[in-house]
Amino acid sequence: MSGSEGSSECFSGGGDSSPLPLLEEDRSLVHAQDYDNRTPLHVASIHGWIDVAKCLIEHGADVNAQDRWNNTPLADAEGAKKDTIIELLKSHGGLTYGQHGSHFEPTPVPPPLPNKCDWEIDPSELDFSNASIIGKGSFGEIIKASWRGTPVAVKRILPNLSDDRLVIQDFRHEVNLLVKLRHPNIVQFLGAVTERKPLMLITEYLRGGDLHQCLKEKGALNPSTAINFALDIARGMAYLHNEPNVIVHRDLKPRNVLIVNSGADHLKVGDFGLSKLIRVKNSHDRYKMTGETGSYRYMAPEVFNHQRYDKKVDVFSFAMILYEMLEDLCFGQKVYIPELRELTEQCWDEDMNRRPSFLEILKRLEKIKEIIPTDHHWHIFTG
Ligand SMILES: Nc1ncnc2c1ncn2[C@@H]1O[C@H](COP(=O)(O)OP(=O)(O)OP(=O)(O)O)[C@@H](O)[C@H]1O
Repeated sequence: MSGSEGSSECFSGGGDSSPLPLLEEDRSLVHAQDYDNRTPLHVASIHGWIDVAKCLIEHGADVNAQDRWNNTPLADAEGAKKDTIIELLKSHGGLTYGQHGSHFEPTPVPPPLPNKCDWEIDPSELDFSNASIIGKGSFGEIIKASWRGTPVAVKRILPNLSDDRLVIQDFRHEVNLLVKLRHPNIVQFLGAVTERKPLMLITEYLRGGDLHQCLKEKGALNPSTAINFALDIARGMAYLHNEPNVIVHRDLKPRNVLIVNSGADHLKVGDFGLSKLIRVKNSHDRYKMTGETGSYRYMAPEVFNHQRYDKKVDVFSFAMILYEMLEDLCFGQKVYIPELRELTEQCWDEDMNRRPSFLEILKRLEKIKEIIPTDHHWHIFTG
């Protein structure tokens, strides 16, 4: 989590707490933004915290700051029907949506508003009669079930993570974003149950199991499968990391990479955006909660050390997955592909600024794919 994101969390602790002591300590916090470009004033506006909003405006907050969806604080306040905040923001020149140059124009596609939840799934449409538990994660169980006749994976959120009104509001906001994502290499979100307990997230169900199981069962992958897998993950991650998305996964690991079906060598990245969903309550305990030491293996040092971090954390995790898939091919005694080894080592560079972006990784993997021999000719590189 970036430092600025942490600071907006300071404001989201509750409506009564004044940000004044924090602002006195560091006045620049008033301009803090999380990776969705949301400012403290956005947070205060959506929750209707009038005193906090007043204090932020007095300290120079940008009334028309726009988040990733071009929502201004006023758009948030209107969506959440916070009348006093609406008045306050308007009296300080607040506008509803994106500004282009000096004049105001509505954006062609309305940004998601918290009260527009067309992805809400009625739990009675979920059929658990032939359900089976397919996994357990730190957020709860994953159940294979059926939704309107389609096999789906249902993530049932643990009750203690969803008993807070603010957590649920953030959860809705995030689901609103996740359902709009669409890419062949990311697991498709279908909707969520947020109006009743337990909270549930519904995604497409993938038959092929996860990459962790696959590596455990098959052992080393052949070179072309390994490169294709790496390309699939990098494509999914490039989509998440680049405009207009800019989503940091933060928990990329082989268990979160799913295989489309047992015959196909097509992968999709899943479980993204979720660590953010419950960060409000569990910002520091996120990784302690998993109780699974395996997660640490993929975690960038800056996360582990609770330092400021950005999307390059995912590049580090990607390197660890690459290493696991390619260990014998580039790091073993017998076979050696210098380009792949170099790429992997750059991706896990201790200095996050030296790690390549996923777009660059993609380019380099494509080139490597061209130069590696087909499986048939692979033996010439061995021995
Ligand atoms: N959409 C899906 N289709 C098929 N299987 C899935 C799906 N989602 C998850 N699974 C299975 O359930 C397992 C656990 O999923 P989940 O992502 O919640 O847990 P995790 O990643 O191991 O833990 P954490 O949530 O702590 O990161 C996965 O490793 C995978 O095998």
